[in-house]
Amino acid sequence: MTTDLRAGSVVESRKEEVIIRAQNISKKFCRDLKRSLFYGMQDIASEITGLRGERDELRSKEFWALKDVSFELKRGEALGLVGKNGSGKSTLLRIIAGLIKPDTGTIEVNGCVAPLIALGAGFNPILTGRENIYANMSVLGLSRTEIDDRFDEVVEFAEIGDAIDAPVQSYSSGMAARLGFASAIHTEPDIILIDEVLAVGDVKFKTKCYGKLQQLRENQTSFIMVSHSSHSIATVCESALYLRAGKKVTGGDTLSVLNTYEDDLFLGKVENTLGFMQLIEKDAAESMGLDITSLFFRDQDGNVINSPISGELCYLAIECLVRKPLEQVSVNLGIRELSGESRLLVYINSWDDDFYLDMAAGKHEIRVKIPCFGLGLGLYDLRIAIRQDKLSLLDKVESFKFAAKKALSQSSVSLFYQPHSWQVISQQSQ
Ligand SMILES: Nc1ncnc2c1ncn2[C@@H]1O[C@H](COP(=O)(O)OP(=O)(O)OP(=O)(O)O)[C@@H](O)[C@H]1O
Repeated sequence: MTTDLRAGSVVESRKEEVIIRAQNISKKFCRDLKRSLFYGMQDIASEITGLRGERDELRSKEFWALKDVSFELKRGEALGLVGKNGSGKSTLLRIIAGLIKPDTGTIEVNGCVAPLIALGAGFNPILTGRENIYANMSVLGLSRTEIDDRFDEVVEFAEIGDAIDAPVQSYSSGMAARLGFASAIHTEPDIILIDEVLAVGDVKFKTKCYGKLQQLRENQTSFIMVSHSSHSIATVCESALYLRAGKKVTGGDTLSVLNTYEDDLFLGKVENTLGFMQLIEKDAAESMGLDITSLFFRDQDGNVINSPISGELCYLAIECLVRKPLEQVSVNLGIRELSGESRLLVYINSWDDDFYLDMAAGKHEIRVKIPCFGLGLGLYDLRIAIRQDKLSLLDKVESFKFAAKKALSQSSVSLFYQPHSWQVISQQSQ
């Protein structure tokens, strides 16, 4: 009994152990290569002579890639780093990995770090996969016998088969990432730094990696993970840090950090320029008989809105000018995601619904009623075409960009809103 309690308290106290403590870290870079080399020499000289100059001031052409960033990571915790391109995420990881030094501030790392920072995680391209495993794992602190013992497991996890004896330069980026990931996790480090390396693997391998990460977490390994996929961050990390232009915007609970980040990303300054499209009036000679004049959304009360809200009723309004009476008019529209792979997410075709419009000459608003807008928070691109008799094109709009918002109560991480309701069915005891 006593022993159990002690073991429990040791685990508890290890959980509370701060494994990384970063205090007011700043790092500056210079965009001009010549100047950058000169500053580098200057810094080395002042370090050697002990006359270290003011490092918290910018010299000509320098900028802060990171400025006054502080955070703590406890043993067994996973922290997600989010921010737009160039916001300083990789710079922070490189500082934690000890690859570069901060200009100001302090960083304390209490454990062995496995950095999966670049694709191939520091592999030498002319060495084979086998040679690289030995080189890589010994840099991460394993003896030759320990590597011998784990070698087969690494190769099996990486699933690269015979390619293990081919030079790494002949590997695809996915293969290099697999081998990097496999060798890093088999060193059983205290902290793993993951910089988008999982983005290149295929779905099956990714799933396997997430499973392995979960297992390592149960064994108290800590992670810092950079990803542009909110979904990956939300799956792996319980806390997150949002960087903007090198500064910490917010940190803490993953979902609330992702909320702030995604609101900035998708609905920031562009909000008012999206969601309403007015088209230039056509000459009668160019017209095929129907001209789309504007596109926008309405809420359930008919008010014009810039952004449909995920999970709520809205109407897509298509204003058009009909120049002559038309029969058998059909509308089709597709919505693609603007970020990522630009996949077609929604396709609606009025003739699939067996719905055709007969329209008199004049101005009209065609409304597509969407009882529950299904797409999640994000930026989308809508393409629409109006035809007569299914075939002859009357008019089309190639790209109407809009942002979808989410209701306050919704989680930020889902791609779609699934309408649902809850029930409890009580079982009668026999
Ligand atoms: N060695 C360097 N010399 C000069 N500038 C650099 C250097 N390394 C990074 N930078 C700059 O510092 C800023 C932060 O870069 P960093 O790679 O940390 O951003 P990031 O958030 O990881 O971006 P991404 O999401 O695109 O990977 C960028 O403006 C980048 O151009």
